[in-house]
Amino acid sequence: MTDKTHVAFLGPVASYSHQATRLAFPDEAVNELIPVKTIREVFDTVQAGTTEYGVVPFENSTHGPVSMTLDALADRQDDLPDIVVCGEVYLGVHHYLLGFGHLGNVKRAFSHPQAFGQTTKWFKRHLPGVETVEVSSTSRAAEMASEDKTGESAAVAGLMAGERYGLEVLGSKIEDREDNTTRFFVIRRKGDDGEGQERKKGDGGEGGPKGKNLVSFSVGSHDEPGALADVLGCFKQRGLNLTSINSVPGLREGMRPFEYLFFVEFEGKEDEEGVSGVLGDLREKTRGWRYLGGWEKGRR
Ligand SMILES: O=C(O)C(=O)Cc1ccccc1
Repeated sequence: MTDKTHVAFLGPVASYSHQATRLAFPDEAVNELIPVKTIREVFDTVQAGTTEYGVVPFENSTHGPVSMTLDALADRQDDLPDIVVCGEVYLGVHHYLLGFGHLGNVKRAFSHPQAFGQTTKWFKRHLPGVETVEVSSTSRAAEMASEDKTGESAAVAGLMAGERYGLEVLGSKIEDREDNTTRFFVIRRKGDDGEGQERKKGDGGEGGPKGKNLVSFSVGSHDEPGALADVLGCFKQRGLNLTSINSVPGLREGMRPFEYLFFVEFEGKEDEEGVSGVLGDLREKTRGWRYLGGWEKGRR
């Protein structure tokens, strides 16, 4: 490996994750962007220290949360203990149907499940009943479509992937909503500093860029009314604005089916009193919790 800053992303090259990674780490002279095969592998290479950073899709404005990322953040096997979020990037996402020849010849479409979830209307109208095959990323889908020269296979992916894998455009801007946007997280190991990334530190003063934080927690009892409301009330009491809430099946030892791990994002800077205060509240009011990082709010 080189002495550059290494950044892992969901490949192969020309995925949306690749585009988001280029936005977060634009300087090619100091950053080496490394494609890996799965979102989980992005987390694993950062945890292992093989790469200093990783970029993962977190949520889409049309189709919602990215389950593979939430699953990794849940860290149910306790093998990603040092992962924290240290940045976010918004990427406007325009999808294309890419293949060879004519739309009428397409028998199957490959893509990432998120991309299918963002193009349902177009498929219903233009390719009803066509087989949809979920693969690890949109760029992998484009690569697979390019290997079938019959014109029966197509991919939902971005223009960059179409160009990279020599595909023709059979459908343009096929996303359900034109404001379709994906938010990506930049992850790193806890305690490692932010060197190498083009992140401007906030001035910490009045009017400076706002901070965001992510925590995960489980509540003491799923049978008592108000267990979750009590925890959320702590944020309200300290005047901390919540910006997202997600949940996944807990599946940890001692947890039963339909008991959840919650993820809450809230505004505030890591060094603010309210933020450290609410982390103290979580210590008291939850069954278990984890601080998953703080970062400067990204531009949409
Ligand atoms: O498959 C990709 O290109 C990714 O980076 C995941 C994804 C898929 C669809 C929209 C945004 C991100």
